[in-house]
Amino acid sequence: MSNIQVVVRCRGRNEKEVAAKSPIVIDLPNDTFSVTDPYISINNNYTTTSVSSLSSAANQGTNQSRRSSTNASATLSNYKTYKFDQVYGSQADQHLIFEKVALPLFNDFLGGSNVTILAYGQTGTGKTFTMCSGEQATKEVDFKHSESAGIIPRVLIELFNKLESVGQKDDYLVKCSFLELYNEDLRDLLNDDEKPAKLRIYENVIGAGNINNGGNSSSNGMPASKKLESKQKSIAIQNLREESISNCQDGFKVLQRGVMKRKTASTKLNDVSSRSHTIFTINLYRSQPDSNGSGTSLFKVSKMNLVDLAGSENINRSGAQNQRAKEAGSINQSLLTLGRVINSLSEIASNTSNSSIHNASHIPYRESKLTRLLQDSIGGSTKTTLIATISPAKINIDETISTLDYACKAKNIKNLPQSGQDSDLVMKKVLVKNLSQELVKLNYDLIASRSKNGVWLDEDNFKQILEENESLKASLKEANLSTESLSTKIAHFEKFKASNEINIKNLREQINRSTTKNEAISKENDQLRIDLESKNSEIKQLNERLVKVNEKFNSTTTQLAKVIYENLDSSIESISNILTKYNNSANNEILTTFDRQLAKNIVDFRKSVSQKIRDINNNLSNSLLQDLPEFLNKYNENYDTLNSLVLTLNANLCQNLSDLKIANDKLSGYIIEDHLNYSTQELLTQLIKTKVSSQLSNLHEKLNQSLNLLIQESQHSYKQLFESSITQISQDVIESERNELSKREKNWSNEANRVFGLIDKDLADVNQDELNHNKERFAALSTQTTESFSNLDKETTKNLAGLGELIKREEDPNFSIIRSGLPSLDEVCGSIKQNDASIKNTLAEIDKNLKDIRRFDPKVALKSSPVRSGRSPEVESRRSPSRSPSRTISPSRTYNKHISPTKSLAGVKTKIPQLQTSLENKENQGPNQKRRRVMQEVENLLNG
Ligand SMILES: Nc1ncnc2c1ncn2[C@@H]1O[C@H](COP(=O)(O)OP(=O)(O)OP(=O)(O)O)[C@@H](O)[C@H]1O
Repeated sequence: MSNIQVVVRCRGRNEKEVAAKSPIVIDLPNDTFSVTDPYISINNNYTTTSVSSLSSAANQGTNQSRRSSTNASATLSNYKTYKFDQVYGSQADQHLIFEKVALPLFNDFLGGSNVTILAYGQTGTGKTFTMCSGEQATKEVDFKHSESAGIIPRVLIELFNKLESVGQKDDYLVKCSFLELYNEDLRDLLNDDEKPAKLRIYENVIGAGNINNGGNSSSNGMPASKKLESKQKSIAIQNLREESISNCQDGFKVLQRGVMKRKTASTKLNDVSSRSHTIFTINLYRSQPDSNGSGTSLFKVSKMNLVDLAGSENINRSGAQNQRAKEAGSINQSLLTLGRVINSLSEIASNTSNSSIHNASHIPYRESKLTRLLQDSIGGSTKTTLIATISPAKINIDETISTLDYACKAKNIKNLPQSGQDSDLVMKKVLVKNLSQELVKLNYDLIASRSKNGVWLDEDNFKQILEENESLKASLKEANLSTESLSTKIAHFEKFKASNEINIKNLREQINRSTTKNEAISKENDQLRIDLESKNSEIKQLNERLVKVNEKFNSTTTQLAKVIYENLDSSIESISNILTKYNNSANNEILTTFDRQLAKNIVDFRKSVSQKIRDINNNLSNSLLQDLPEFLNKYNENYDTLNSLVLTLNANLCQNLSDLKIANDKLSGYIIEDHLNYSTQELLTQLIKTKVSSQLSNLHEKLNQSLNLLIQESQHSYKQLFESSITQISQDVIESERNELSKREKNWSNEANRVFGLIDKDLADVNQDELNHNKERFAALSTQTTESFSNLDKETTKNLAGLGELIKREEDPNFSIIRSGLPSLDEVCGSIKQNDASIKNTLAEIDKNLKDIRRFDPKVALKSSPVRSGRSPEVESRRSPSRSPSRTISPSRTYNKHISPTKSLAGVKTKIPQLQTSLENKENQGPNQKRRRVMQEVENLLNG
């Protein structure tokens, strides 16, 4: 029976602790190694809590550790001192640890004992450094030549050195297993299967003669063959893989594989913190000499458990959260259980100092997998050494004290390790069988491949390879399809690229062309801008010229209107003059002449009558018949004069029209030649031309309208004035003349009746033939007069025809162009109408005179003869028309001399009324009536 060896290793301060300027609170007798004085003192003044949570948990129900601490404490009250088996300081290297701590156990291990080395301590204090290596596990480490190589690699090196140094005298077998306990789950760190078989802890009865149960379980158990009677149980792990190693390098590879699979994480206190508990186990099978001569080869089985516990940590200090906190909780939980186990074992050891076998039922091994795994190592049958790693820094003092408390308690635990002679023995055939199974499994392919020239595989592997091959074929097919698809796409993209390149080329050419065009357009724009500016200036000049033209046009229009007004005035004045002349000169002259002639005739007639009275027959007839043709000639002359006046009037009208036409032509010429010639720039300023034209047209139209309106109004007013004045004058004159003539006619009629009565009475013998002759002459005179009227009618008809033609031309749209600026038809018609009215008046006068002439009855005249009345000449002279100028037409101044007055007068008396009636009828039905009708129609047209 032996106590667990407890060794403390205190590292130096790390960079964080130095940076934190945390002082060293650990006092060691030697910074390297101390065996004679294995004490550790801690300055209690630095402690924040008297006992850490872990240590308090571990100390539940016992004061042993406290007592032991007390026993180990130094004299200084402020210092807490611990005594251990060995104490290593910061200067203790890996080799020293191996030599002083591991090598003794290793030797036991070689001797066939089961040994355990446990590393326990706060996180970041060097457990993994001590057990495995200071090198990073991510790279392949040459442990053989590494100073930082820990206990495990050094054990492996030493193991094979020893085994190989023994030579071939002993047969041996070395197997390794590597497992981890993470969050209460066991993981085989050497099993690379995706779904490895679940590891299961079970108790193996030591001495049953089984080792590894076919290789699938590892036994920490006690010797089976020799001490079956002891019935001790060992802990075995089902399905844990063990790998045989034949040299240390193989062992390094196994170690490296496991370390790389181990759960690590970066924490506040350690960059690569182990988050799981690991157990690296080396199983050594060494052949034993056949001492009893049975011929049965036996192999001694020893086991070396190298345990790297996860670091205890204060979660509050480590700042672990989430997964890290869960890990820490699990770690702490398992360590708490381990502490209770240690306490229990420590108390049992204190109470039963000589007890050789613990009552396992009182030890809480089953409370965690960790304690179950370590059941053989702590309080079991193995030689165990606990290496407690601590930090010297003040900031970790609580955890350090806790660790040391544990270590002290563990130091009290007593194990009952078997000696080398008590180790398990395994028959060689069993071992070989197990090894053969493993070899068969591992070398199937090799055996198959070497048995033929070609490649030879076992069926499972072949099937697997076939499946892989099929999978690869399918993948290849898919890849080919994908390649084809990609090739098609590439070809498509190549085409697309080619077309795109063509398009790009075309687009570039278009861009170039567009650029060239743009440049040209820019140049054109610049030029156009310059042209526009010049055109604007030209437009400005044109506008100025247009303004001037407009001013000139306005002035010209004003002048034109003035000319037109002047012409109109002159025309009206001319017409008025003509009419005045006609009225005053022609008509009055005619009338005056007529009156004078009439008066003369009357005087002559009176003389003649006197003469006739005196000469009864000769003078009256001659006077009457000789003077009538002369009167008619006069009438004809007057008519001719009147006709010539009408022609003159027409000529004047034509002249006026011509003048107006010339004025219009001048205006048109001015517009076309002068005004429109300014529009030579119209190709460039079509809009201006249109505007000017439209404005000119509108202006022209407005001017025409205003002129027409003015002329119409003037015409209308003049017409009304003229008509009213003429009508009034004519009516007045006619009325006065009619009244006068009526009076004279009455007188003359009375006188004539009296003369004719005297003639009838006195000249009964007037020759009838002469009278007839006079009658014929008078008829001829009437016929001639009728012809004259007919000619006048024709002339009037001709004029009316011209007027109709004028009306037609008026209606002709082409004439409207010429008419613009000319006197309107109303004006012309008004003039004609005025002329016609004057003619009408003149004709009326003539008609009236003719009526008077026609009414002349020589018989009546003769009846009123003073000779027959017997009245004195003075009385007759008072009653005679000669008292005042009479316009009564004298039928004749003398009678034809060869006609007998008596005879002639008798015929005249009977025939003249008939002739008079006939003339009146002719007058009513003749050209005058037609003329009046036509004039009436013309007037209707003008008014309509
Ligand atoms: N004695 C020592 N000498 C030199 N360096 C050391 C020593 N002990 C530990 N270290 C260094 O301290 C760091 C932490 O050590 P390590 O990882 O072994 O601690 P740990 O106790 O295993 O921590 P955890 O429990 O978190 O895994 C490592 O970088 C290691 O190299």
